[in-house]
Amino acid sequence: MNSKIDISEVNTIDGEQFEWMFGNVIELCTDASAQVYKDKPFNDVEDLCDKFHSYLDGLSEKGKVVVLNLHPDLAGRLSSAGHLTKESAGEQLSAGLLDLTTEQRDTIHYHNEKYKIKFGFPFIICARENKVQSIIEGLLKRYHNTRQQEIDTAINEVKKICKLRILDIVQ
Ligand SMILES: NC(=O)N[C@H]1NC(=O)NC1=O
Repeated sequence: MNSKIDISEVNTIDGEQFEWMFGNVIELCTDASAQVYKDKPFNDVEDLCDKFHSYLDGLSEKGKVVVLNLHPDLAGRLSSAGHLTKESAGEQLSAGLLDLTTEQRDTIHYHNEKYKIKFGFPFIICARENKVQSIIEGLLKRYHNTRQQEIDTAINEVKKICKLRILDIVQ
């Protein structure tokens, strides 16, 4: 396991190193690390998480939808092809999504496609806080939300994913 760094080290690294380290705490969203780097120094790891969360809160609705669309489908094509980011692959593995029955895979795929047609972005949930069953339940239940509720809920899940990814890097 990689050793974690502490916040004083985070405060000394340059922008390029910061981006290398935190460029994927929000999936594929390197703009977040570029913007958050400008907020240094950070008081502690909570403060660093808050800055990434504030970045998300500060996006326009369109910007939030762009961020949501950077996320891979759960148990989707990228996963089958082994093309997930290493963070996403670890998260999907921990939820049991890389070891589904054919029925579970078909269910997730079918409802995720329906969800994407309704909302225009993939269903997003913090996989590390869930298992296959709760993910399927969430997918079915959240489909009935309004688009605004779903943007808010999905961004909240991105915040949880982001925080756990930061806590993997910083002690
Ligand atoms: N679609 C989706 O929720 N993807 C994400 N969830 C998670 O925990 N990691 C991801 O990449």
